[in-house]
Amino acid sequence: MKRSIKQSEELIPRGPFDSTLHFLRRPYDFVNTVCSRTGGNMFETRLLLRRTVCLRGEAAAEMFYDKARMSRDGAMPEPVRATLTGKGGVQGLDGERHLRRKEMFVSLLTQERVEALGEKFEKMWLAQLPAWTRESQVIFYEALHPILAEAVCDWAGVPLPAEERIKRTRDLVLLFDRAAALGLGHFRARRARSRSEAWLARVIKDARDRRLVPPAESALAVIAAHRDEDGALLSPRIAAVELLNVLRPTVATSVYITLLAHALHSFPDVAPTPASDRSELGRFVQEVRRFYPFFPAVAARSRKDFRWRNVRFPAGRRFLLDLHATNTDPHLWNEPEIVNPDRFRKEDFSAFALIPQGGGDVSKNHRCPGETVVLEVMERSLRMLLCEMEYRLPAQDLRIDRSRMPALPGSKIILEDIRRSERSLKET
Ligand code: HEM
Repeated sequence: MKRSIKQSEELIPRGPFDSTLHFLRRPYDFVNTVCSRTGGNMFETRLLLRRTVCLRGEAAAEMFYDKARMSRDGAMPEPVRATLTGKGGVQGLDGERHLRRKEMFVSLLTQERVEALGEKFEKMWLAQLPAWTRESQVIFYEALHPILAEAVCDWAGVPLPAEERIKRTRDLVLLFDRAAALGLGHFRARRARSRSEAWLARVIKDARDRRLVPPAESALAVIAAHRDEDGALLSPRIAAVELLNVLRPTVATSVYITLLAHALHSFPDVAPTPASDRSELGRFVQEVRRFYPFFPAVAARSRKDFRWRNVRFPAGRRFLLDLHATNTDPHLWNEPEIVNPDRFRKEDFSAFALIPQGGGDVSKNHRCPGETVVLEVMERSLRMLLCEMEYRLPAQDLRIDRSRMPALPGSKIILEDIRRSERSLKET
């Protein structure tokens, strides 16, 4: 028996001994680079010295999301949990505990509530537009942060007093923008998490003690009242982690909106126009989510020995599924390197093919519950850029920096000569 395990383990090609630095330098290209050297869609290496099987592709994604095989408990590396996701939240839960916590997120994000968030976001963008028209230049990525932070806090029932707006927004941005930075940047993200959790733990206590009465359907009210399967309320710190799981990624949608503006400028032949209908806008949004890198990979740990593709894996092995490599896998996508929104005229993609926000079934597995929010906010942003404002992109660095996580154009999209569009002024 032992012999067969050894033999089958030898079927996995070995990558470099420890790939932490290689991964951090080229997070979106690392798995593809090693796979093209070793052949196939799977290899083993070490990340932060821990043995890790790296995977890409639809079949690998399906295997990765099999809950009988995989656990999430402690799977993400500590630096990610200390900044981006926090500790004790839904991302690291398994089984019944995960399902119950996940249900809470899904219940917060009904179609009606998602539209309400989209409306707030659009209103705040329009309110900000006159200030942009007075600036000689606006760095679009940075200008989106206060709009998204104010919209999502208001929607979630979280008070954001004027004197705290700048620092709370800056901390929310540090959590996703500097989580993967090396040195001081990463340290700043850790500090931002401590401050943000302390702030929101106080807000949770205020809601429980009725010093604050948020609307019943708001994220704050629902998370403050949530009970795990043992009947206990979440501790204020864990409730704060879950509230941050709503606020932080909504502000992170600024990355996708910046990439939308990049795509509009870079691929005019396939970009929608002010006359485009909703389904055309939707296809462009999907293609941007497929084509551009954002969240590089997700991690899990095998809960038992199992065999897959003739390879036997031991319990406790870490697995890393490359999301971007799957979204651009030539076995799945025709000419994946070409921006072609029309590929989304076909509607029967499996739940493991387009996975920029994870794969599988959202209510049963760890797939992101915020996809509807992202689609809503991106579609509205596209309409704003096409129909509500006019602007120019001056000469700037438009190259996507793939060594950065999240990847962004070098200049983060500089806009000039911003004006309210004539057409929209006539309509109002
Ligand atoms: C900004 C764009 C976003 C990206 C790229 C993104 C990406 C992801 C990814 C890759 C995962 C992990 C999936 C897995 O572990 O299998 C995830 C999980 C999650 N996301 Fe998002 N997300 C985004 C926006 C949002 C929004 C707007 C929300 C909430 C309003 C949200 C809430 C969550 C939560 C709560 C989880 C944990 C789910 C679980 O473990 O069951 N995300 N997201």
